[in-house]
Amino acid sequence: MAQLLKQSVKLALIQLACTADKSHNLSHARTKVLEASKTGAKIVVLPECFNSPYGTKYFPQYAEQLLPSPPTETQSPSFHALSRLAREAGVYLVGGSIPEKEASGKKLFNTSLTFAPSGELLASHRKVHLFDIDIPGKITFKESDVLSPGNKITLIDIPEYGKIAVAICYDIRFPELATIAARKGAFLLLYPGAFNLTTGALHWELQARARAMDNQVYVGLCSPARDMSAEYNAWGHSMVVGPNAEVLEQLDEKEGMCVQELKAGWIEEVRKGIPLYGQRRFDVYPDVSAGIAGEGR
Ligand SMILES: O=C(O)CCC(=O)C(=O)O
Repeated sequence: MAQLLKQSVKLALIQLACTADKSHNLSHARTKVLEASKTGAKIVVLPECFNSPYGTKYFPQYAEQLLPSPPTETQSPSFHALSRLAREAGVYLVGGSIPEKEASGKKLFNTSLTFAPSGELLASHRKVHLFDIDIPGKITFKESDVLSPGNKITLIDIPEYGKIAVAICYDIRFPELATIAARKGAFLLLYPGAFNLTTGALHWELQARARAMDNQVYVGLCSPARDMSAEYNAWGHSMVVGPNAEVLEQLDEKEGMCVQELKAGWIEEVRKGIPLYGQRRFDVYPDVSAGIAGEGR
């Protein structure tokens, strides 16, 4: 059987220190992505909402129009900055996420754009599961006050390496999405995400390792660095997990970068040892991936 990851590849997750200044965030991201590419990383990831503060009141103000694609530079400076940067760095760039506004201006989304080293847009993912939680005395957040959800699973075929899946933050809590992507052949699940001090401590690492363990694939979570002067305090702790649920690298809360080589053949080795893939009982329960098309754009 063909290997899911066709050749070993270096993955870089950039835990960026993000500010309220969009153009500063874009130029800072450029510096860090170029730094990542110098390590030999070929897939580079930025955090959720890397160029705006994270908060419902900020989304309308920072949102950019992405459709029809490609947008003009005025409609989306971030689209063009990321496309140019992927080309300049010569990497597949998963551009974290940015607030997106529909052309009509009525709907807003939390959207991740992935560019090829040519600068071409490969895929966009609109966060499918909106972050609406209420833990009394700890954290209340309601993305659905201003955002609309996306409605597809995003799988991206990278010719040299294989398929990756991109989803955003709260999406990780819904294992179906990960399982469907893995059953469609993804070797890597990437989640730009910004957990907080409450749920980060509880579930960030557990979610990453659980998705890797359930699906026997690589998982990468990329957070903004923590800023205690901001209204929303991100957990940080960006991490790369292997298909045995082993933590290959985890940052602390400060700005930094995880760079890890994902090894061709390792997923198959793990699956040979614990052969879940041939042991599923679709005569007892349904295959969640049946009939679902994962698509890029
Ligand atoms: O799931 C969580 O605990 C945090 C989710 C989140 O911060 C987000 O979706 O942006």
